[in-house]
Amino acid sequence: MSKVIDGKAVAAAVLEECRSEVAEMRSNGITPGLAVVLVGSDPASQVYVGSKARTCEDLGIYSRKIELPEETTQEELIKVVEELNADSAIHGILVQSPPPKHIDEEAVIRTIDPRKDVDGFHPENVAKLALEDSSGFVPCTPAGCMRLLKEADVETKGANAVVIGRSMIVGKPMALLLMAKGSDATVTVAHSRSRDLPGICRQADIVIAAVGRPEMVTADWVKDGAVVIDVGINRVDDATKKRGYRLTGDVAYEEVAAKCAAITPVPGGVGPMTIAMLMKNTLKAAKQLSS
Ligand SMILES: Nc1nc(=O)c2c([nH]1)NC[C@@H]1CN(c3ccc(C(=O)N[C@@H](CCC(=O)O)C(=O)O)cc3)C=[N+]21
Repeated sequence: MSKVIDGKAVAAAVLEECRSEVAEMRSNGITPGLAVVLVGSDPASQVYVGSKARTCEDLGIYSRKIELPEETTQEELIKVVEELNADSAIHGILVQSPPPKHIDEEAVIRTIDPRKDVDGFHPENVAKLALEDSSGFVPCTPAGCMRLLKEADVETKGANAVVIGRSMIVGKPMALLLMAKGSDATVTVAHSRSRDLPGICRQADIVIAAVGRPEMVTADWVKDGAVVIDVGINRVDDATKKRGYRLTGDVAYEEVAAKCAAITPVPGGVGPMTIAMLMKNTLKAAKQLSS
């Protein structure tokens, strides 16, 4: 028997917190502003960017969508970022990942003003996370996963947490958050080169699947009663669907759900939380920049 952790509902609650904060800030003459920069026309990226802009508008956050052609050079992109750094109407800057291959993403991220880095990807914010300095920005997806664990009343203290995936966007910050004081989990970070991934995963009280491989985590990888957070958002061809694809996570949902204590679905799990935490970070940036 397992419990579905409803990310959409938790995200909606987070967004309502944001809505009242925005109203409060606006009554004090500050309208939070978020700029989302998209280079190229990857269809999945366009969906995410559109949904970020819509959420901003719904909450009363000023949003600016900057869509640049695939051929944009790194220098041109950096110039756009520098203009946003200097723009007082913009408190948060997000450059949609991944950019086209000819662009050095790290170099672009380093030019974002760390006080406006609502993704939490700038080295200064990465350092603050590692130092447990709460003045920085925590990457939105792992922050959303932590909030889901909290809302589902999952005890992290002393738990064995296995993070599958070591990306700078999810796996690594997720591990730091889980092991931080207050969360106090025992953390293992596994990845594609790990020996006996299924065996490592079976030790977990909490599994965070963030590898980007559709349905890789199967029931035999998961201990009875574990909590499973599925970060994967994979588009899999499906001719029976009108869009021609379906979304699936990194977890084989049905079989894992049958034996775990709680699980996040895809869609409707971590994805909506990522956007909700982005809004939270944007409000934090606006507050810090205006104080
Ligand atoms: N600089 C940067 N920051 C990001 O935060 C960032 C990024 N780049 N690049 C791509 C990933 C992916 N991402 C998602 C956000 C929301 C959903 C989401 O809302 N998903 C819905 C379904 C959406 C659909 O139907 O496709 C759900 O899971 O229920 C998914 C994925 C943010 N990302």
